Amino acid sequence: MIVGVIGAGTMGSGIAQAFAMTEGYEVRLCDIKEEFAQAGFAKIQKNINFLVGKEKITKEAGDKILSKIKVGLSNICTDCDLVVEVALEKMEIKKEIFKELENIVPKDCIFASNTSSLSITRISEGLDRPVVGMHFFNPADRMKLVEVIGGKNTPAELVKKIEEIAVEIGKTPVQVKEAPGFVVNRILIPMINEAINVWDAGTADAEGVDTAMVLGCAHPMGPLHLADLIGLDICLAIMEVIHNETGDDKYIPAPKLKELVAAGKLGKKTGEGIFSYK
Ligand SMILES: NC(=O)c1ccc[n+]([C@@H]2O[C@H](COP(=O)([O-])OP(=O)(O)OC[C@H]3O[C@@H](n4cnc5c(N)ncnc54)[C@H](O)[C@@H]3O)[C@@H](O)[C@H]2O)c1
Repeated sequence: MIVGVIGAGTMGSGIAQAFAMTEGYEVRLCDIKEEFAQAGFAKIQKNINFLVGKEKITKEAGDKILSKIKVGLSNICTDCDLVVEVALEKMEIKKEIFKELENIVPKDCIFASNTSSLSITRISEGLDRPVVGMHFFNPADRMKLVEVIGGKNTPAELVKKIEEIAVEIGKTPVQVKEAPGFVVNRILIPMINEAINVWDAGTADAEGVDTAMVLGCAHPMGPLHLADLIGLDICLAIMEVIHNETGDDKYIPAPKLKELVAAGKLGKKTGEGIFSYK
């Protein structure tokens, strides 16, 4: 199966790696600029070198995985059986990407979106085929969960097909109904938002908030470090979707989260967020 991954950022590179590491899968890793797609590929190279260094895989196996990934713009997706859209969490961008792909990919190519919170039904409006949600978790090459979401027009067979593909690439699918934030982000992102409010109120410093949640709730990582790992822009976008869709003010994004995003401090990917990575 040939899989087009559209967007080679934090998630796109991990998703591309997960597919390329599976026998029988090839990947077309795409972005809006060739150099962005190359940067995504460089991240995969680094991960593969790490696995080779740790003797988890042989050098030959590593080279084979990398050779299965072709890098470029979305016009290299002409032979794809499946495309997974992994661009920004903005409805218009996702719709535009699929509209453009209609004229590039084969007629029977499956459209899947890695959206964290947006309506699959609305993404598919105006397209010549249904869309299915295939929601991976960060880091996508290692995290086992894939939420599989059907929109109003997504055939049950398509949901089933994506579940099968998820299993093939070593993931555990969970079928989820269309709802703002689905399951994980509806619970996780408001918790992260509240952790930011608690930190901003000075109840504890950032390390204190995280240590409290790691030791007090047995979370593997504190919510503030997790926010930086996810990307603060992504956390904000998800919070806004949940707030807009539910109309419930308990989901108002934390002012401090908005302030950090406006300052371009997006977390680990920009070298600075709640914590500094420089
Ligand atoms: N970060 C997470 O933990 C996480 C987890 C699950 C799902 N998601 C979702 O995955 C998607 C991507 O998130 P991310 O964290 O990888 O973001 P990111 O900012 O790291 O990467 C997004 C990439 O998409 C590219 N892009 C933007 N417009 C494009 C277009 N028109 N065509 C092709 N590429 C385009 C950007 O250049 C960038 O490289 C979002 O919808 C997000 O909600 C994120």
